[in-house]
Amino acid sequence: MMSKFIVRGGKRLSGTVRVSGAKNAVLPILAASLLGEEGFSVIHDAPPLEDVKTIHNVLEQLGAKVTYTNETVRIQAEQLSSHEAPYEFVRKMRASFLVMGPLLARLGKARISLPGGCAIGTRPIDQHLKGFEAMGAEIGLGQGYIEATINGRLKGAKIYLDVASVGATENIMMAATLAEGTTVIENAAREPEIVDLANYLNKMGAKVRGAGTGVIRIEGVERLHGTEHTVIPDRVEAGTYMVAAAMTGGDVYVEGAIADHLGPVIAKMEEMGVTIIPDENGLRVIADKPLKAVDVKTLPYPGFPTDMQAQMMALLLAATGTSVVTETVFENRFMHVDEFNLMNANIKVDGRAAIVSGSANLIGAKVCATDLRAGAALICAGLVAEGTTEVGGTQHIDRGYVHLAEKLSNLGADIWRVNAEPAEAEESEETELNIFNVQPTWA
Ligand SMILES: CC(=O)N[C@H]1[C@@H](OP(=O)(O)OP(=O)(O)OC[C@H]2O[C@@H](n3ccc(=O)[nH]c3=O)[C@H](O)[C@@H]2O)O[C@H](CO)[C@@H](O)[C@@H]1O
Ligand SMILES: C=C(OP(=O)(O)O)C(=O)O
Repeated sequence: MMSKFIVRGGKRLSGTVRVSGAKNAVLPILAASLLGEEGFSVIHDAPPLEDVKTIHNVLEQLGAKVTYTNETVRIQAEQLSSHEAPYEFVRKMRASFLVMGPLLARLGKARISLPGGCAIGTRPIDQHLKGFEAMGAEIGLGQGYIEATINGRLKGAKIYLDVASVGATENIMMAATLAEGTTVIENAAREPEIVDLANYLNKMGAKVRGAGTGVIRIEGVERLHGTEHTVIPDRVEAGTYMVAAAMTGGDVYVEGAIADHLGPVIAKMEEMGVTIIPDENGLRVIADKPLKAVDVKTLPYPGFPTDMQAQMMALLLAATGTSVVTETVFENRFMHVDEFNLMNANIKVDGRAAIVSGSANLIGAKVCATDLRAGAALICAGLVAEGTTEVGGTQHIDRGYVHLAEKLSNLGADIWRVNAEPAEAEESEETELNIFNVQPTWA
């Protein structure tokens, strides 16, 4: 028996839920810590997630000294002993590829396992590599690894991204901090996580300007040092609880949510008839009217986030009327549709669009999380389905949601988690180890 979440539908959510630090901000920030040649970094609000554990392992494998206690990571990267991120890590989490820029900048070489595709699409890395090449790196491919080397120092360059890739913008931005001269990234991604990374880099002594706009300028410096930083709250986690609240006709305060980062999610939910009241510490979601169908199209920030598409689709199932959801960021991010349909939903996919029939009479079923957000969306659907929903594929959900069942239970949901039976738990002991309570060994 594998782990699964069990949800019994029909409970209205109310109360307060606190948002954790952003997964997609902490991962590049931890990778960027490799750039610190002097001192150490202290990163607060690093969420206890599987992905954080993976990047922790990657950094240690590269020779950094890392400890994690009470959602705070301390990293000392004065001496690096390896330039290789092996398959076992990159396989678990594509974002491991984000160490490539820092390694090239620090050591002049990097050898990273090819990330490959995943359930949501092929996900090429050509834009990352194009950036490194423009900065003088030689890129080779061998035995499933990408190898990049540079003779001397990386050189500042003008790089136009064909797609406003979040990962490519971050990887190039990190590499450019230690390059000779100025790098300009055009058609840069503008996500809040990029701004958080730039703020962190600047505190380390970098000169990054324009993060959050389509043009980022990085003036290279000689060296960077460790610093202290608090990660921004997770806008996707916040959005997921907003959806969960609205689905159940609830009244929930999402503490820590930054309304500015959630513009399109708030706009679409308001269009559906949900009341959202932001204040300086978070936002309140009140759903006391019937929900209306709306069309949604995912786009790079500040458009509607692809990481909220599946959850939004769950919400549209509860609306009156037919909605069209168009996915433009990833070519294959509709794996949740078949699972929703197992729950008696009526959704049809036509290319990049999904036609969602509202007023669904959802019925609990055994379903599987095909990726992280699909998992969250299925749990949202389970909150209003008749009877019991069992959501498997918890390893995907654990990558990105801190204490999901506990947080939803505290809001009144009837949800719990069933873990692997002892024999299986023993087999997977290594991955089950809790690194999150280790005491600092070198502070
Ligand atoms: C760890 C992290 O932050 N993950 C987020 C990041 O992923 P990630 O950084 O991988 O996503 P990208 O922004 O790079 O990808 C966006 C699109 O660009 C394409 N592409 C990307 C790079 C490249 O070199 N060539 C190329 O064609 C991808 O296939 C995809 O279709 O942004 C995505 C888009 O908001 C989110 O869904 C992920 O949650
Ligand atoms: C797609 C996601 O993450 P990743 O890029 O790490 O796969 C996500 O956070 O929804």
